[in-house]
Amino acid sequence: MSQILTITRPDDWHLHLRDGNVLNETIASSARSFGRAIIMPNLVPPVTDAGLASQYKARIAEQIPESSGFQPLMTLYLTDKTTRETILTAHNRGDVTALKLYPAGATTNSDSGVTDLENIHDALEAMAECGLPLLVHGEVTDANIDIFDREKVFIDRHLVKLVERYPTLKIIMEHITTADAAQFVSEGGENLGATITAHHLLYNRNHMLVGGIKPHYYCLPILKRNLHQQALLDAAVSGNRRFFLGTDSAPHAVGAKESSCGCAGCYTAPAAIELYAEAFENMGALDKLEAFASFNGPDFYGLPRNQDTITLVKEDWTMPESIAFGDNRVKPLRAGETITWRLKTQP
Ligand SMILES: NC(=O)N[C@@H](CC(=O)O)C(=O)O
Ligand SMILES: [Zn+2]
Ligand SMILES: [Zn+2]
Repeated sequence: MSQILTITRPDDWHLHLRDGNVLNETIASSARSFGRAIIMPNLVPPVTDAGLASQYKARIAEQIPESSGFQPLMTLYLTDKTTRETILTAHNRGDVTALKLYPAGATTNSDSGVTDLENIHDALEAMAECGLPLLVHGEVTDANIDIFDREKVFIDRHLVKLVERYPTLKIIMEHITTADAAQFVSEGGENLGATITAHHLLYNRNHMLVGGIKPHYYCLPILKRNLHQQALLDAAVSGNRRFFLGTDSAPHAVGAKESSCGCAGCYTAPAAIELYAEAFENMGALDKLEAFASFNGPDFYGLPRNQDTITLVKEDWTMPESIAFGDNRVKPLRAGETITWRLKTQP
């Protein structure tokens, strides 16, 4: 008899669905297992106000498989020009769940991001007032700061002050990658949370760089050394309710990754919950997966937990080498390799 694991349906608190003719693929992959997902706004041009968010939501809704109850939770992209009114309108229209801070230049499609946190002071105050959380890509962009140190320097220079200055603002440090971030969040107050990706739990920079450079492991924040990976695993299984699942599944067409200037982002949605199960199993902590994947996120956001369940079976299958992606192909993480848990599809 294979091992079976049934948990409350999980949610994905950090997801890139992209737009246009790839939505059918990205949405189907996530809707297999997740009930809700926080939809990242880094489109070109970015989703900067409630009107753009509801148009994007409608394009997503068209592609949600009929049998699925998948709910996209929309976010807005903060810029230097985001006003208090932008926030209040978003709150009043009710279609926006959170706002995303990309330091300008930090990652994929972040050129319109924030150049100085002072520029969004009014927006942050308005968010604190109306209870809209701030999601942070926490990396500095200074050319003289080493790419492996950018998360820690962001915490020291900016996050410490943000948390102090806006004590009632809910802040989620997205896709944490360092022991420093895990420690900062675990020592923080009830309004500070963090998402952790499956790939940062399963991999470190050796996987990306030893024996040849492997572009499909390249994401931002970049994979760190193994002691950081271990700290993330410890945080994920710690039982601390402010750590929760966010895949940061971020597909790019295969040619855009296998290039002399390859894009950052790993496409993990085709096996996301299965990969988290592997990571938790490696830690001997499968009993901690449900809280991390299905309880901590909605509890932090003040949303109800999902009512239904999913079932995972301990059974090998092989991830396809590539998947249709609009007019292109996308290589998922683990392409052509074995995945050791399988999602049981509902009868
Ligand atoms: N994580 C990534 O490496 N890439 C993301 C952007 C992001 O989440 O920083 C993307 O949109 O491709
Ligand atoms: Zn990011
Ligand atoms: Zn992301």
